[in-house]
Amino acid sequence: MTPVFPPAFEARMRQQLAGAWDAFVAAHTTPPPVSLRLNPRKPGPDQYTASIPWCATGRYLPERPVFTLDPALHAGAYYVQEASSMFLEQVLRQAADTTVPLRVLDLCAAPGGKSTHLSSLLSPDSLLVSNEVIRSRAGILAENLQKWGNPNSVVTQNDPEDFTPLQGFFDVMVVDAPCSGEGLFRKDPDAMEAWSEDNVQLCSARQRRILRDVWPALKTNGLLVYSTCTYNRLENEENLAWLRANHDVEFVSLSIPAEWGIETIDEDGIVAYRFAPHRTQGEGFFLSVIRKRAGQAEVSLRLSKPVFAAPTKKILDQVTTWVQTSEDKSFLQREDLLQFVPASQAQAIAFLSRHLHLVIAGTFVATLKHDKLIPEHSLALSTVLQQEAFPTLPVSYEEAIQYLRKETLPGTGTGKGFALIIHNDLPLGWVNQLPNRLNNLYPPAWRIRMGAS
Ligand SMILES: C[S@@+](CC[C@H](N)C(=O)[O-])C[C@H]1O[C@@H](n2cnc3c(N)ncnc32)[C@H](O)[C@@H]1O
Repeated sequence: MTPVFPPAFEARMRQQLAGAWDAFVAAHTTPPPVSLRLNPRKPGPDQYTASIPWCATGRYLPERPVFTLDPALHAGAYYVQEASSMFLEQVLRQAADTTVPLRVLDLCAAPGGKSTHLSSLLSPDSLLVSNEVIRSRAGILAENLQKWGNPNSVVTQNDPEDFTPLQGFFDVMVVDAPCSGEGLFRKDPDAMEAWSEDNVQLCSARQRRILRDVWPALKTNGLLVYSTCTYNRLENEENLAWLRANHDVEFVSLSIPAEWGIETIDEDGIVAYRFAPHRTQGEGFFLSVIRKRAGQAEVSLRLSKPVFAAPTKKILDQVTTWVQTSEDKSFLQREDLLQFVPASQAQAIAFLSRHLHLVIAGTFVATLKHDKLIPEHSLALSTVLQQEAFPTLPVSYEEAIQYLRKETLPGTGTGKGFALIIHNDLPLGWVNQLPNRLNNLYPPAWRIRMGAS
């Protein structure tokens, strides 16, 4: 069905797209493509062969399955993500050196599409700070990053202005800004309902505030990736022009094969990339890469007293056997919670915990309860889990769904204590084995609530 666009949007887009308006409208009468991104560190579904050209792990699906009833989704084997957004990979591959440890900020990160992608593209000794200002959305972000399983990330819940004092801390910052969502009209009819010229103005002003607040946190020569899923100039080109007028910046060009169908914008040195549904198999998206040329002072990471306690030797001896990694291990203890972080980033994480509200940091490994270590759910899903340290219980598809619904499973009659539930080689979480049943330890807030279909 041909959509009825808001008249002011239509008038502007007819002008902006010139002869391509009819093709743009026609693309809105076709269903949005379904796509996902595989987790390179977990065994995942391998039946999808249609690749997304700008993302090595991106796949198109012939139709939309019921993702909620797929245990592999809950195990973090893939992330359901719109294809155009996966273009972020080209920025990291072409404009950054991902072989060295980088400190990367994803400022507007929930629900976690770009963050899960970034955490896979960065080296294991890098640090990804994934931030979301809205509390409930920060919870979803933390859930998705724990499922993805890489220990090189922390989740924070802060306003962009809280990053202003972190001068020169980050090598790369991604601002995937809240926007008017014109590029999502095909996928999300609510975005069209909510659209107005006033809202475009409001979004543009908010984006400038966000950029102004976070800019000092970028290092000299660091990269800012600015993206939106909208088409209008106020939120895109004009914000970039504003940034250039106020700061010493250089726009970075990426090399893009013509057959990808991505439009390159170059307006007097302001370079950006635009995706539109009549040109690419994806939704509307806008992205620009900006290098900071101005000299930027850097904040000192030194702290007057330690933030985290070092675990006792007895505890360390045990948790070390639960984690396997080629990187140096570092365990931090915050009250009763033991966390694993890459050793190279331990000081940076301690520093951040003084300035920001940390929701999660690295992999939560265990909670200390009356001298006993209780494994954390985040460890079950982590890519550093040492599976051999625990008994494992492989389950069928039906049992996996029962487990993910947090239902009680029948006992095995033999085992005792904590065990990992595994489906198709993917750990799903913990149970406590009792004589006649398995006590289901799946986090209540994460359980599948959808009825069987
Ligand atoms: C486009 S979405 C981010 C999508 C995410 N990057 C991904 O790929 O999954 C923008 C995010 O900005 C957050 N946001 C809203 N207002 C904000 C503000 N004033 N400052 C920073 N972030 C804001 C929204 O809650 C939302 O999660």
